[in-house]
Amino acid sequence: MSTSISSRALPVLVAGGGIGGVAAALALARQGFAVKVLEQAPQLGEIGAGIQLGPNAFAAFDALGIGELARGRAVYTDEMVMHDALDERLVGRIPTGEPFRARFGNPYAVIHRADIHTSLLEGARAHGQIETLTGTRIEAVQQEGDTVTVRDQHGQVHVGQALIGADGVKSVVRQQYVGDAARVSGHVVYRAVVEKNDFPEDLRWNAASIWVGPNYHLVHYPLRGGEQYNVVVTFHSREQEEWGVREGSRQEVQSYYSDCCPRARQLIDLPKSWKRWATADREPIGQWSFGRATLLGDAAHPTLQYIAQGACMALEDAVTLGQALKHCGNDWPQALRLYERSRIARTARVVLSAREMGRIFHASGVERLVRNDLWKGRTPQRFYDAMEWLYGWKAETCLAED
Ligand SMILES: Cc1cc2nc3c(=O)[nH]c(=O)nc-3n(C[C@H](O)[C@H](O)[C@H](O)COP(=O)(O)OP(=O)(O)OC[C@H]3O[C@@H](n4cnc5c(N)ncnc54)[C@H](O)[C@@H]3O)c2cc1C
Ligand SMILES: NC(=O)C1=CN([C@@H]2O[C@H](COP(=O)(O)OP(=O)(O)OC[C@H]3O[C@@H](n4cnc5c(N)ncnc54)[C@H](O)[C@@H]3O)[C@@H](O)[C@H]2O)C=CC1
Ligand SMILES: O=C(O)c1cccc(O)c1
Repeated sequence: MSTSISSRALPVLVAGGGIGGVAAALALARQGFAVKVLEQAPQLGEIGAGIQLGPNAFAAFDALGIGELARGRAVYTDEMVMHDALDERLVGRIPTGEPFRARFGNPYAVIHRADIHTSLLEGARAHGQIETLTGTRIEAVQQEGDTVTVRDQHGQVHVGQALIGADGVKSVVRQQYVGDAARVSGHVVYRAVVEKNDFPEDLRWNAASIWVGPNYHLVHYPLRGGEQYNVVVTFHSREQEEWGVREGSRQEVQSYYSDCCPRARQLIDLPKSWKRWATADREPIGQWSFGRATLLGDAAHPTLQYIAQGACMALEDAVTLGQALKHCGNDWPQALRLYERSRIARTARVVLSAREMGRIFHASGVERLVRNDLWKGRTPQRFYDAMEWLYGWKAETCLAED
């Protein structure tokens, strides 16, 4: 073990208390480390929206010891279903019931973000070795010997034996060590959660549902036992976008969906308030560990949402980090190299596949016709085979081979 006595007494610093940061804190606590989570927001929490969880997320929850907590709060969908938003035609349907669960050993589910964040926090707090500081935005990182020091916006310093940069798409840790630019997609997302009684009866499907149209798509699925529905609409913006969130307007959303079929158009008339996100990803990079600092979650591999895997990847990252430390006897530089080696190609595949899936969703003209024929006559078995690389992830085999 290369960690000196003095450094070993220090906590591990985690920048960011989102899903990735809290999952990392839990993985580290399970490996015996004291952890200090530094979160810029005044409170720990998640935005009011849903999230889809593939079977790989449940494999990660189990490895983090919160499988039952997370399972209790999820809604188990019967299928993923895709319709053409112009003519309502069914494009693809993938059953996610019993045969899917049997194939991947875990379910497909949808859940409120706050519920998954709470489950992770409950798991983390049960370990009693996790300190969380809110209102603490890290601004600079310095490494010396086997310590890492970060300075926050108040000028206070926090010293740790290592730093996990889980500080999201606009990561300060990544900016300091990599310095690359985010790739603003020009796609804008509006999200809202709608009460069941306000949600159209003819769309109350127990499914991860998507309507795909020229330069836009719409997503909806149930949350919280079907008492609420998550609505997400995405379009290519006419404006020059910058990554970030602000209040939106119904008029803006409506202006992008004039050719959308009436059934799917109901979705954009529902929400009383809309929040508007301009999304971004980054080009995958071949190194994200630097001495005793590393990146995790969106800080390491921000991705567009089109295969619904960003948070799932952050959960896998956290498990893999814990396993790498165990494998390397808590030797930080060695463990961080193993961690990134185990994660880089897989997460890059997610980033690139999501871009490609976005293109397929948003196809127009003849490309739309090709898209609508892509999955004709596909058996569930063939879909499951195509999904194996993604949903077949297991904690037991998550480390790269030597
Ligand atoms: C529209 C949309 C739909 C999505 N749907 C899905 C889905 O269905 N399934 C899925 O798996 N994923 C989905 N994702 C992706 C998922 O939301 C993200 O990948 C995931 O939330 C990333 O978690 P994170 O903890 O890495 O980053 P974040 O959630 O961004 O958390 C970073 C945290 O760090 C804090 N922070 C930032 N800078 C600093 C700093 N300097 N100092 C201290 N704290 C800081 C922030 O306040 C924040 O709390 C979707 C994303 C979008 C945009
Ligand atoms: N949500 C829904 O209702 C439906 C979703 N699907 C999606 O389709 C997938 C299954 O379809 P397949 O064609 O068998 O899947 P696949 O994973 O083999 O590829 C999907 C498409 O994306 C392309 N692609 C994938 N990864 C890429 C990458 N990294 N770079 C460039 N191109 C890439 C493929 O060439 C293909 O055209 C499922 O995983 C599912 O996500 C399909 C039907 C319905
Ligand atoms: O919010 C989601 O779950 C989601 C998943 C895929 C595409 C999309 O636009 C949104």
